Amino acid sequence: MEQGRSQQLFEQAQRVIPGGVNSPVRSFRAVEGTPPFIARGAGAHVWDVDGNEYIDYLGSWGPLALGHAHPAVVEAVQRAAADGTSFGAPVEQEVELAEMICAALPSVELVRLVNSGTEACMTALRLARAYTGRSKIVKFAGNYHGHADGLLVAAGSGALTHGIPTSAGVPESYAAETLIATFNDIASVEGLFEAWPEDIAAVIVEPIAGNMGVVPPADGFLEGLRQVTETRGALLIFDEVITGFRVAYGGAQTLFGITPDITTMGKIIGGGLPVGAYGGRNEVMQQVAPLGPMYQAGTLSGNPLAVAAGVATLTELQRPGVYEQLESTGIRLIDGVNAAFARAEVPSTVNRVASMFTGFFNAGPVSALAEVEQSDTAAYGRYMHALLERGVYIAPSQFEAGFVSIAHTDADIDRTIVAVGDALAAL
Ligand SMILES: Cc1ncc(COP(=O)(O)O)c(CN[C@@H](CN)CCC(=O)O)c1O
Repeated sequence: MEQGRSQQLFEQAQRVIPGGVNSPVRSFRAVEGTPPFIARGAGAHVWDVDGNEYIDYLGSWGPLALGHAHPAVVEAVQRAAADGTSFGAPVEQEVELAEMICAALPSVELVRLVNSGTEACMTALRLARAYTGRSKIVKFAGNYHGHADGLLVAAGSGALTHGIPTSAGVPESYAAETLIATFNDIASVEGLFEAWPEDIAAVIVEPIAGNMGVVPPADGFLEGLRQVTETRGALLIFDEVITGFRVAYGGAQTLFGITPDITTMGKIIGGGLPVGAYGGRNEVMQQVAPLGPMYQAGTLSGNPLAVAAGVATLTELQRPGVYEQLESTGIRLIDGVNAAFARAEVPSTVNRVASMFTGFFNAGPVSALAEVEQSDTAAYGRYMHALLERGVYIAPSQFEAGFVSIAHTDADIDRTIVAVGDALAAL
């Protein structure tokens, strides 16, 4: 596969950017090789600077439920840009996006827009601590909630991929406020509340784990979290940065019928531009400045271009049949992938919820981080490159989610399934 221009750009990038990338997982360090530098995208396809075309299952790590360069999104951003890019003052589009989010999520009566999922999750912790007056937070090993200090403890995603689940530079005093539980093990959470009965401000969870690869919640797990937090006077934070508007228009909380106290969002609500958000019921959100004593701010929060992209995206996702299409595309893909792995007699487990999925090089089941960590990541890396050479782009890490969009056609899926069979034969 021709990669001359990508290699040249990667060398140039590494002279001025750490690892040559602005987010570690893009570096391909976990799977070796040179990351293709992408020139453009359209629908379900991207082209790199060497002219190689790929069917894209990264979708920018989740924001692109509509695919690349959807006309409604491009037009909304172009129109907004023509009137100015930022004012540092309220604009109408911010109200529209906030109203759409509150209408989609009954648990969210007030929502604050920020610039990333990290900001949303970082602030959600501060809000929970302000509301409860407590200092400890419970998170799950392998869950990733962005790179705020207190959350880079036993983190998933790129931290897990690069073997630094607890980052250097996080003072022990910060890390000590973060208690680690085991995803899908409610007893591990109850044990922490036994040990810290009056100290835990909140439990934060990816309701469907995406950052250890996709691992769905076990039956009763989310209900158990809701119950134990209510009983113990702690808040339940659903980190729906991936799952929000992904697995259903109302996110995982409507899919599973659980009402969290705070929800964090990102990715899809910005349609590929930088938007994050945190929200919850009035009583909790009254803490947020300028209403209350918990401070959070941002020069570009609610940026007109970003919220225009978000409004255009959610508008398209409201169209009848969208989520049924995402579901049927996900089923077609995974049925084909499973059949290809079975024909090749390669042990694998594919976990899928709606249009998010991960194929593990692992005989399975894969329902806990300890099982995820048994996966053959070297085989995954070879598979990922074999697919790339056959025009299919999947996550350059075993510990990430893949996505289909409304732009993925049956022809794309069928071509992908052929490429999977050929890639497995070449391993
Ligand atoms: C559940 C969840 N919560 C929070 C975040 C942080 O969002 P950002 O700050 O990257 O916008 C993320 C970010 N996801 C990763 C990939 N799984 C972003 C990709 C990257 O780090 O480059 C997330 O998945």
